[in-house]
Formats: sequence, structure tokens, C-alpha cells
Amino acid sequence: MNFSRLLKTTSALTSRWLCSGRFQSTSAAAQKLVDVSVDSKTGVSIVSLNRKPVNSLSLELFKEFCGVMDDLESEKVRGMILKSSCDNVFSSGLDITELYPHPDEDRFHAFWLWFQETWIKLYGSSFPTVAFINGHAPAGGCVLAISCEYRIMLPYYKIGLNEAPVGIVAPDWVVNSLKSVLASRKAEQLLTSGRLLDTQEAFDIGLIDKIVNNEEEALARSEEFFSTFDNVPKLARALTKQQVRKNEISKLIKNRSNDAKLFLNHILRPETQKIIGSYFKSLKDRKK
Ligand SMILES: CCCCCCCC/C=C\C=C\CC(=O)SCCNC(=O)CCNC(=O)[C@H](O)C(C)(C)COP(=O)(O)OP(=O)(O)OC[C@H]1O[C@@H](n2cnc3c(N)ncnc32)[C@H](O)[C@@H]1OP(=O)(O)O
Repeated sequence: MNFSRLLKTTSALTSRWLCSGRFQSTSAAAQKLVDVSVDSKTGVSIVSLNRKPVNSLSLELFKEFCGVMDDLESEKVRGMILKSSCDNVFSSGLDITELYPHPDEDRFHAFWLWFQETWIKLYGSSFPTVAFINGHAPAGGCVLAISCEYRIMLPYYKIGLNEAPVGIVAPDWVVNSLKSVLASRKAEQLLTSGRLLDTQEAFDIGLIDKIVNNEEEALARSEEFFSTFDNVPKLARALTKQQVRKNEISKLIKNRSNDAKLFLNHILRPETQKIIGSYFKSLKDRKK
């Protein structure tokens, strides 16, 4: 099966979940969780995550984001910049309330499939993608950033994969996305320590590509990146990117339901619930 068809294909079980109207946000019409605008100078789409206060990643946000990615694919956009509308936070990662306390199993299954779908669409997109990391990007926030092709970050924020200290083990598709950016040894150090790096450290190890001081500079640096493809036929670029990324994506597509089951079992374990619970409490207590 060719890769474009594989991207559109998923198991019957997965399709049933992804297509079902269950877990529809009642306020979806009232509040957009993902905003899209177009930079009139460059024709590039700017996609802003807009789930206040910290862009924690919920099932509803994933669904909306996937819809936006489908639109951008069919409009054949020149490129996309992913950023945040929240002050100081790009994304705070998975919404912990989707994981704790003891999530509803059906909702959690759907939540995980939509997280996978988000990664498949972002990592496998045909158009060039830039993450403008305009705030902290821990855990799932970092996963979004490393799924893009190029990363530009404002100073003094933190980025990394701090799953291990939260009692969560990263699946191979997340590990391999990180290894597509960093050498294996650096990726392992970052994952096993769960350390969050500041902008300068992230730049020094190659986790991000550029440091900028403001949005204007970010747009200029993004444009430099997009223009490196101006003389490359769109289709050839897209197929080449997918050629590089297809093994990881194909592996997940064939294993989606199992990956969801594994994660659910892991999350439901009393020890995992306990660790996530005390982590969440410490997050809340920080402000007291
Ligand atoms: C077989 C096993 C397979 C395992 C597969 C594993 C898959 C691995 C792949 C990805 C996994 C990802 C896991 C996650 O993403 S878990 C989430 C991890 N996130 C974090 O650790 C970040 C936590 N948040 C923070 O550190 C800060 O909030 C920060 C982002 C730095 C922003 O700080 P600040 O601006 O000071 O804002 P507050 O801390 O006051 O936050 C405002 C309110 O938002 C709540 N909050 C923050 N983050 C989350 C979150 N992720 N989920 C839910 N809620 C969150 C916070 O508690 C505040 O609430 P309140 O106002 O009520 O106090």
C-alpha cells in the first residue's frame, strides 16, 4: 500500500472511535480551541493553540486541531507555523485531568486515539511546519514541537519530555520523533532524566533551531526556512519528507489500538495514579 493511502487508512476499530460523535464538546461552537490565520505577506498559515490558561491538550483540542490539519492539507498551504495564544506557555502537555483521577475508559481510549491522530497528521504533513515555541513546552507540548520540521523559541522558557518523573513512559513513536531531532544518546539522557531544558540549553544540544526575541523575528526566521523550498516542486518535497518519516508513522498506524490499550493499562495502575495524583497536587500547591 502506498504511504498516502496508508495515512488515510486506519483500523476499523480506530475509525469507529475517531468518526463517532461521542465526546463532542458542548461549547465547541462558542470557543475555538485552535485559531487559524494567514500571514498576508508570505501566504503561510499561522495556527494558534487557544485553550486558556496553558493549552493543556484535551480530547476536544486534538479533534479541532486534526480538523485544521485536514483543511490545510486540502488547501495545499505553503507552510504552517504552530504557536500559542496563551501567555508564557506554548502547551503544558496532556491535560492531566484526562489521565487523573481514574479516567473513564471509553473517553480515555478516544482521547489517546486523537492524540495519535494529531501526531500522525503533524509529523506526516505534506507541507513544511515550524513550531514557534512562544512559551514553556513540557511533555506533550514538546511532542508537538518535535513533530514539526523546524523549531524557533523565545528565550527563558523550558522545553523537554518530563514524562518519566510523572510516572509515564514515552511510547516508541514519541521516542523516535525525538531521535529524529537528536542523536540517540542525547535523546535517551533527556527522556530518562525527564529534565526540562531552558531555551539556550535546548539550542546548544540541537533540540531547537533558532532563538528569537519576539514574534516579528520568529516570522522572519520562519520565512527563511520556508523559502528554502521555493525552488523545490511541492509534491517532490512532500513525498521525500514522507519517505523519511513513513516507517514511524506506519508502525503506529498498524498498532494504534494496542498502543491505546497499553497506555490505558499503564495509566489505570494504582501506582501510576498515585504518582500523577501527587504531581498534580504539587502543581496546584505551588501557588498557595
Ligand atoms: C505503556 C505506557 C505508554 C506510555 C505512553 C506515554 C506517552 C508519552 C507522550 C506524551 C505524554 C505526555 C504526558 C503529559 O503531557 S502529562 C502533562 C505534563 N505536563 C507538565 O508536567 C506541565 C505541568 N504544568 C506546568 O509545569 C506549569 O503549569 C507551566 C506549563 C510551566 C505553566 O506555569 P504557570 O504559567 O505558572 O501556570 P500554572 O502552573 O499556574 O497553571 C495554570 C493552571 O493550569 C493547570 N495546569 C497546568 N498544566 C496542566 C496540565 N498539563 N493539565 C491540566 N492542568 C494543568 C494548573 O494546575 C493551574 O490550575 P489552577 O489554576 O487550578 O491552579
